[in-house]
Amino acid sequence: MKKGLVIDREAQMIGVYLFEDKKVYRGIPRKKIIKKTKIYAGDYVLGNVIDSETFAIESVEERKNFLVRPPVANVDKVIIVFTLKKPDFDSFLLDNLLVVYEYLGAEPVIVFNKIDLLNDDERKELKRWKDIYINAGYDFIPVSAITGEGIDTLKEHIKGNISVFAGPSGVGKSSILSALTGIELKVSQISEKTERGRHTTTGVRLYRFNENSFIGDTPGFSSVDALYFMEKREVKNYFREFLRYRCRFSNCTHTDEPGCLVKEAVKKGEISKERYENYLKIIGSSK
Ligand SMILES: Nc1nc2c(ncn2[C@@H]2O[C@H](COP(=O)(O)OP(=O)(O)OP(=O)(O)O)[C@@H](O)[C@H]2O)c(=O)[nH]1
Ligand SMILES: [Zn+2]
Repeated sequence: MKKGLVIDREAQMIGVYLFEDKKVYRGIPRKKIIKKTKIYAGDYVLGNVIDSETFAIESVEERKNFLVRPPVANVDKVIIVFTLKKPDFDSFLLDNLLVVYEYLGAEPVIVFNKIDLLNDDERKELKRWKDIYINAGYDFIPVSAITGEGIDTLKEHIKGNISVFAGPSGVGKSSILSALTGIELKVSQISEKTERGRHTTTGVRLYRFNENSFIGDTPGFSSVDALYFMEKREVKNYFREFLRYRCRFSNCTHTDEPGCLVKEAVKKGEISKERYENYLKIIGSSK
């Protein structure tokens, strides 16, 4: 049997990329599979080539994760795109997205696009945010989809992976996708945009670039509320830098408890004030 990756999933269409043949086939799932599971973009499948166009899917490998939005399985990295300006940076939204995607089991990579627009002061401001997120434990890559600056660094970070985009409207997700893959997407090909005009498009396509790297054309959340996914008390587990501290109480919420080392770290400047305040805002604590 041969191994393939579902790279195209829309209505009855299943496009399977076979690693050995380096070729895309039309996947036909065996009846026993249809009963057992749905098939999503990002699914690794085993099966047999039937003719030059057709691949019979015999089994679907167990998924390491499944993102509801976009519907893609086995997502290694979520490229969360923001800009310092056009549109203005919203750190509360970024921190919500970081919490949610980490919760869903995909590694976030923070990308700041449109750095070609920044003057010296704004570059300093970008560096300040970069230090904050690197210290917190995230990858942070400044890029420009227009000049190409930083795109090779981003490629290195997502090499050999399945990645998808997330982030607010207008930050340049489609432009970065083009810069990565060389594919010029027609505006109407992007489902988020299509949805405004047409009925629901649930289709997702993964584009292959750099040998075996894949990136989804359907963006994930543009805005999100962490509390939609989890209880208040769970949020603290997805602020990476908090996990370095062992407070007096093991279930410390880092709000009012005595012996809270997280609060102390904020005072000492080890944890960023901005990140801590966004944490309080997410859990609805107004201090
Ligand atoms: N100056 C500059 N403009 C950019 C850059 N990347 C994208 N843009 C512009 O920003 C606008 C939005 O880009 P898109 O790629 O459509 O953004 P998007 O995130 O896909 O937007 P949605 O589809 O609404 O989610 C376009 O006018 C792009 O030309 C960049 O690196 N620098
Ligand atoms: Zn604490």
